[in-house]
Amino acid sequence: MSHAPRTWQRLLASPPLWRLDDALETGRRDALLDRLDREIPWETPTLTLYGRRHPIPRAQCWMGDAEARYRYSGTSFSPTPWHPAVLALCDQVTSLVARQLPGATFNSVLLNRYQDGRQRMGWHADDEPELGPEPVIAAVSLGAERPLRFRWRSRLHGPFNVAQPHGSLLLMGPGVQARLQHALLPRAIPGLRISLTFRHVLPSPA
Ligand SMILES: O=C(O)CCC(=O)C(=O)O
Ligand SMILES: [Fe+2]
Repeated sequence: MSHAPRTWQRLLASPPLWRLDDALETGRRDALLDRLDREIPWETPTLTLYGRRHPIPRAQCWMGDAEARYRYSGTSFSPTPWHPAVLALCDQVTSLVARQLPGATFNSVLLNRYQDGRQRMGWHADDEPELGPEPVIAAVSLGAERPLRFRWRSRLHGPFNVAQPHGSLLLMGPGVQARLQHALLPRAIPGLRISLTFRHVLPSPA
């Protein structure tokens, strides 16, 4: 059977937001979801908010090159070493992204695991200083299809949803983190979802 060419869809012109459906083929995306579910060292850290401790409403894992250190509550952490399947996916994502943003590279990834529609991620932008002034973030979605909600910081335009089908790749280009925030809101959608948000962390002193 022949495959239609995979093409990036432009969701926003400025700042640039694109999605590539079917970045991963059917068998591969199902196998990857299953494998990552079983083999990633998932953690559910606890955050303290107004003096009360809450486990985050999802599981996560930071992974990447040893130099891609990140800061969290005043401490610098090294990521978990690459899982071979995630490293292979990073290479594939890099070559797919190169069609839109030549030269963009990734040295780390945040993996998020949402058990069901109740698990979530609140409003934020991926604008930590170690990501540099104009981060490029490429997000692979596996499993249950849940929309990513965006809102403009200026509030001049209304919020909007971006669908994230199983096996799709969402590309947030330069300016997206500065001008918008995003969230994975709770939804009555059953089923496991795993996302992988590839980033480039600038090396920093340990
Ligand atoms: O799971 C998602 O789709 C969102 C993940 C996200 O925003 C992040 O990892 O920064
Ligand atoms: Fe994010």
